[in-house]
Amino acid sequence: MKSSPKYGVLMINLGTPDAPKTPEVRTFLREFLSDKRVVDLNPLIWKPILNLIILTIRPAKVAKVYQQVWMEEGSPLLVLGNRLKNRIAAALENRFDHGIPVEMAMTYGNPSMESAANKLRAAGADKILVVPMYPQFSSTTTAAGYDRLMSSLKKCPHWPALQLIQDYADHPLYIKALANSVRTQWAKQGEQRHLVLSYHGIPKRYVSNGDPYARRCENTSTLVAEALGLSDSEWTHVYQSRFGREEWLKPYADATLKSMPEMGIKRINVISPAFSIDCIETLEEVTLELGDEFKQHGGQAFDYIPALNDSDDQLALYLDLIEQNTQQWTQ
Ligand SMILES: C=CC1=C(C)c2cc3[nH]c(cc4nc(cc5[nH]c(cc1n2)c(C)c5CCC(=O)O)C(CCC(=O)O)=C4C)c(C)c3C=C
Ligand SMILES: [Fe+2]
Ligand SMILES: [Fe+2]
Repeated sequence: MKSSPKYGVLMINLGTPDAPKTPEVRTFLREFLSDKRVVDLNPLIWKPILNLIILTIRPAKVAKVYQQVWMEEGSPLLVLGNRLKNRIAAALENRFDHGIPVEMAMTYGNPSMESAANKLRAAGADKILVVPMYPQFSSTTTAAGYDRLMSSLKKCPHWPALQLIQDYADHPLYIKALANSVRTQWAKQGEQRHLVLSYHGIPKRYVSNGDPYARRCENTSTLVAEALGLSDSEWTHVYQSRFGREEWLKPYADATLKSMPEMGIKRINVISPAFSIDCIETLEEVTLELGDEFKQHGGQAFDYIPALNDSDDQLALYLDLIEQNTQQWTQ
């Protein structure tokens, strides 16, 4: 009898606290900020700073921010990510005779890589396609997720075949989806505004050491501007979410936005292409913090364009990524 192939899809994202409360945020930040992929400082220097300063002060502050954006069903990153996962699973339900099981796992916190990989194995998947929910590869995010996945399989006696997607920064459906979102926003507000593309930053040193993240972000911005037919003066590329004292990728979002009104750019839209799913960084840091700063410095209109989340365009993009990267399994 011909045995049918058993495929599975594992979508991976960063992670989020289990609750918007100080102890849960501390647990999440401890795990996240202890990863050498994220903070590569000498542990003899970093551990005391992390334990004595950051994990003492930051969790209570950040818990308040999570409370501002928390949804009835949980953290936006998890809730909106699950909605996308469910749409993808429904679309793949009729593939082969048994469908293709889909799980989402977080590098830090829950659902863990181990639990998601076990669920896929229990569903019979022996070939797993891993889809990073990070459009632009970075060692701090994508590679950190892959590290965790490999460690989670350490105890697995029968290793599944793995196919790892690097990123999709220049995928035509991703660029089209971002451009569509911008056009939809312009139509809704009845005006085209200066477009700010704001990416989560990383320390500049990581890029100097070979992390391709900045180049991949630039690829995305250039292609989106091209798709929208924007001239150089109609868009700006910046990095947000600086953390710690060392130099991060520039231009910095806050400094750039503060200086825009006096240069005559008073009405803007901000899109954050590095976030496939809205989360604390987009819903609070961009929408509220950057928006307030821009207005305090003379800005007249500021609107954030939501992440692609579980939109039809995002669904089409992920289905295409899955289709393209499993072709060799179905031939
Ligand atoms: C400490 C250094 C950090 C690096 C490097 C970094 C890179 C990076 N992060 C994302 C995506 C997300 N980051 C999120 C939250 C977040 N990020 C950092 C720090 C670094 N990120 C912290 C400390 C936090 C927690 C919040 C805070 O304390 O300010 C999230 C959201 C999680 C959520 O629950 O909503 C995402 C997503 C990318 C894409 C990236 C580099 C490419
Ligand atoms: Fe981050
Ligand atoms: Fe932040």
